[in-house]
Amino acid sequence: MTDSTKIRAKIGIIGGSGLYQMEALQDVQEIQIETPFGSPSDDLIVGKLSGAQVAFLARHGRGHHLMPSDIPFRANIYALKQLGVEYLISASAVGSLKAEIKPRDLVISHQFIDRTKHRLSTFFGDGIVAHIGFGHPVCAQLSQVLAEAIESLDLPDLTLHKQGTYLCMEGPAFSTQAESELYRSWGATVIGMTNIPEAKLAREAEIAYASLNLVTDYDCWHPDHDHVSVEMILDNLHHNAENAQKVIQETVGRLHENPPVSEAHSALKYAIVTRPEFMPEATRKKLGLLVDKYLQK
Ligand SMILES: CSC[C@H]1O[C@H](OP(=O)(O)O)[C@H](O)[C@@H]1O
Ligand SMILES: Nc1ncnc2[nH]cnc12
Repeated sequence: MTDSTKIRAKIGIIGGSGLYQMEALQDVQEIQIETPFGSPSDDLIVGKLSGAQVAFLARHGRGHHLMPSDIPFRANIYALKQLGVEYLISASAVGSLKAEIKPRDLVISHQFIDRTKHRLSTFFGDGIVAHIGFGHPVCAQLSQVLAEAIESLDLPDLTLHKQGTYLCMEGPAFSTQAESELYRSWGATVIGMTNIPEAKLAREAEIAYASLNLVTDYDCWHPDHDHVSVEMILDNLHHNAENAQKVIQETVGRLHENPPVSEAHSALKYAIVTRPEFMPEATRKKLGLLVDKYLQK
């Protein structure tokens, strides 16, 4: 284990189901980080990838022991912020809600619908109030870098959908057929259980966020396909794992060479409502990493 205080990484990667490590990472250090919001899902793995210093975190833990509702999303994002992460690539397995989006395709989601019920999706409260803008919930520039990286790789048999609406459900049970049809009628593209808290917290932490979705199934609405199961998801992820690693590696290289300007990096500028003299000292201290830059004269 390494002392975390000196280690920095500008690019973060969160790996979801089936993506528990980055194989090409070099000079790897495993870091145990504590945050004011508790411990993250696992140790952070920091190392060099495509010339950049990156921090990798397995969202469910490396042994996949955390259910979506039990993932410490606040600690995860705060820990990445503590390391200096400014760009975050989040990889997730998703079900498809549209016929033309097939298992093993990739989707870069640009919108979300929140159907979660038991998640803590804000750092604020305890006397400090902030309302971030979330109309465009991902960073368009980072998503563009991701799309260009995928296209440049020209991977055989890989179809990319550059936009999509990710419906985030609570889980852990998969949807009923009636729910799946309802989400289709809402125009949702893919379904998963993890991206909403992450995207909101990343925005509050002024980290640019992009959502890379690996399609694994047709959920339970498609008349010609079996209903989703963990076996089906893992089988398709297994086939896509190599592509996912290559895509992330290429994206990191491009980000390192040419880090884009992102509105996410100033998301809190006009979001904090509480007057500084009314802020409880303990909360201000807890949120210092996020708010201090806007409170100091
Ligand atoms: C293992 S099947 C369901 C599980 O897979 C997805 O995880 P992630 O978003 O972390 O890739 C989905 O959201 C569920 O958590
Ligand atoms: N059909 C589905 N529903 C929810 N999360 C998923 N992750 C992968 N496939 C899924």
